[in-house]
Amino acid sequence: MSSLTRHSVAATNRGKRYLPTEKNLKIWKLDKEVRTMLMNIIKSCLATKDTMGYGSDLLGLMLEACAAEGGHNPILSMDEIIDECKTFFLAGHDTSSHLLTWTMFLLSTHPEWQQKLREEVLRECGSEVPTGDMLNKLQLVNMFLLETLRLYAPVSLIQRKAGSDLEVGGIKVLEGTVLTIPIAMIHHDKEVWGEDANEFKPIRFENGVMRAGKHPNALLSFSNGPRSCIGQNFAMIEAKAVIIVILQRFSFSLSPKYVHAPMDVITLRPKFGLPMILKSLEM
Ligand code: HEM
Repeated sequence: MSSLTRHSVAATNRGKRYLPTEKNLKIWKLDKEVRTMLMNIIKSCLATKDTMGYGSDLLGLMLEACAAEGGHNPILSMDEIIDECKTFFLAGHDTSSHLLTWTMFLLSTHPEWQQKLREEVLRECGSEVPTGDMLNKLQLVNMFLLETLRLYAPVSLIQRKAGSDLEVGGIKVLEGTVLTIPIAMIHHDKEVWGEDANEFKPIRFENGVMRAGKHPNALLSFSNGPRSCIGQNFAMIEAKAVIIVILQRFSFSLSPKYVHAPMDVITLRPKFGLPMILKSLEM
């Protein structure tokens, strides 16, 4: 294909997003709904700011930062605030929920680990709601979550566009080239993790994340470098807190209806859901 043809195909593809196709109409409608919903939350936040302040959540902090400028030349426009809310919601919601899903799956398929984790949780937290200190002591829970993130990385690939001509591992990469980093493949690579790469072995993380694989940055679930996941610590705390309260209250196993069909739709999820059987431990 000539360079001119390639450019006109690219331009046509880019132009398509402005055409009122069925798909675009649906996207625009959903975008409007999300924007209206967020705008309403922002309006109610602004309406109560004199009596209740902006609040200490992300939205409150963004609104406060803009107000500090006296409303003149705000650091973020309203559209940018809405976009930030959308990014955090989309980046933080499905990823975290699928980490919990696969953790529940692996706890169900490895009942001996479920028991070990429950013993650790009951030893460190009893039946209390866990504090930050308690969370830090839960080594087995931490290792279990890391192994879940390795085998079932919620984000299975990321991409980067070369900002200039460069060389990666001896290969010349031209400016504008899109590079794919296949996280899931790297996480199952025997050269990186050893012969047992495909096995479930939380114990590989017993000396920390950096020593688990043959490369210190082998675990890429939250990516790496300046654009790595900004919510990774929060995500781990959240996942631990949820798993703890479940382990304190229930024992569980997979329902016979479960069909193992991981499906990658931006995030990795079980195609037919995760039907489970829960038994209360309070009997
Ligand atoms: C298990 C949970 C999570 C996983 C596996 C995950 C994974 C990732 C990955 C792989 C990236 C890099 C994307 C890329 O480079 O293309 C990323 C970026 C990001 N994540 Fe997460 N994430 C999780 C939870 C969260 C949470 C809870 C939040 C917010 C509260 C969050 C907010 C973000 C944001 C804002 C970015 C973009 C950072 C930037 O571009 O500078 N993530 N995440």
